[in-house]
Amino acid sequence: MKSKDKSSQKDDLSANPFLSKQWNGGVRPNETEEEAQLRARQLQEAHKISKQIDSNLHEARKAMEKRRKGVKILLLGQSESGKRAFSPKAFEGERQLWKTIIQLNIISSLRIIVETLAQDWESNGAYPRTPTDSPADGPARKLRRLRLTLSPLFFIGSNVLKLISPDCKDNCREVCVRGTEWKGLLKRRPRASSVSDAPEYSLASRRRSQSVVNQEIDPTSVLCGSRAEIIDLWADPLVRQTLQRHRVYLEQMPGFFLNDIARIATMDYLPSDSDIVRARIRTVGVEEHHFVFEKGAESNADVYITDVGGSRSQRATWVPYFDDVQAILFLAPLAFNQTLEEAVRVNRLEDSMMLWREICSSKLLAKANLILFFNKMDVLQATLAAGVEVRRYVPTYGDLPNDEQTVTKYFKEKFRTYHRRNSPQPRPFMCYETSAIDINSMAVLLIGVRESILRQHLREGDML
Ligand SMILES: Nc1nc2c(ncn2[C@@H]2O[C@H](COP(=O)(O)OP(=O)(O)OP(=O)(O)O)[C@@H](O)[C@H]2O)c(=O)[nH]1
Ligand SMILES: [Mg+2]
Repeated sequence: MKSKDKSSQKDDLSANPFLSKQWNGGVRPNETEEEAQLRARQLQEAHKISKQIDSNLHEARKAMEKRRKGVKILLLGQSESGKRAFSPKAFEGERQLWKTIIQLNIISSLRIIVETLAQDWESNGAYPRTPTDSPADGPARKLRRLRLTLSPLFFIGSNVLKLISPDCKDNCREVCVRGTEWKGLLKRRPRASSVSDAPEYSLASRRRSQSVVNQEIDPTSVLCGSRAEIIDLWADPLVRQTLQRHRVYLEQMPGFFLNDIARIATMDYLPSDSDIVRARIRTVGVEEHHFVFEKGAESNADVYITDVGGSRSQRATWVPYFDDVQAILFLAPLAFNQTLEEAVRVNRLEDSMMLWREICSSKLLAKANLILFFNKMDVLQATLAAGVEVRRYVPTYGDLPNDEQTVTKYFKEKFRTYHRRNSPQPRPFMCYETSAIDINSMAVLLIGVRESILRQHLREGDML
């Protein structure tokens, strides 16, 4: 029996050159039969691992080769410039996930309102220390009621943020995500309560089940339960006046959905494509999308689109992606009257121009095609229509007409000049005006842009 076992092992091992050098087919001096068998099994295991590593290396090499031959496109631009709308989107199958992001955006707007009201009403001495200090309908009472009503929603919002935003601290407001991991985390989130599933989930039952709320990670039921209060709050002239006094223009902030609250705060709400494009999620780090281009003559080409975080602290992560990139899509909204969120003294448009100059002058990017997008044209139109004058923010604009066409032409010339002066070698200047929330025009434009990048890539012979 023993000898049969040994001979069959020997047969297996003799077919394995890696092991045959080390396995002499028998028991070594000072080794028991069991020890010899154990050694054989360990060697076999080592061989399996080694083959697995070989295969992984082979796959990695193949992937690298495929990537090398593929078209690499890099999305650049300051934070909130709209880069997400320029990367490939998968609306279907992800609506439930984006619903949560939109709910978080709403919670974030509500937090801003409560904080602004508190700041105003407390600093005026209107906020009472005890309930008897205030008249029944006074702002202080209102604020107290509001805090009570919204606190379960704020709790749940923080729970979800902690789950999906690894860099989120305790009082984090914004949805910041690394890569696409957050999608998996949201998909796998456990359902904490059955109480809150009821559509009639009331304020009273919410209070009773506070401990359940503390662990809850789906805002849907609580948001539906607070629907009427949120609608009233957003329609309240006193609230609007207070926000205006503090120059809090929620409607102009990314991820603003309070005008749609009646539609969104329902149990069966599913976001439309347009809702998803309007949702706000800040990118931390770098996100790469790979797809096979299937339209037009240039079909079946591998395209890699890299989306980066655009806030100042994130920009150091861009450089490693400059290496072999064929095209940069650079987003520069003409936000002449806005400042950066992370540096409130820095004008957004100045920051974009400074970045553009740096990108144009980068030697690593000397061969890359640079395509400039004046994104958020709808915002520019609204700003100019509201009578905001460019010359107040950009003195060199002088007395030129304050209309969209002249403003766009003026800044296009500035970007063109930087491009010509700073590029290490001549290259074409390409500039498009876009509004990324207009999903139909964007889809057509992006296909056209990708097709032309691909054609250029083929012409340069990299793929041949
Ligand atoms: N009104 C308007 N909003 C836009 C447009 N393009 C993007 N947005 C919104 O602007 C917000 C910011 O867009 P993102 O794509 O997340 O910005 P980003 O450039 O990726 O920002 P980071 O990830 O921080 O680098 C989102 O809420 C978008 O819906 C546009 O053309 N018009
Ligand atoms: Mg982003």
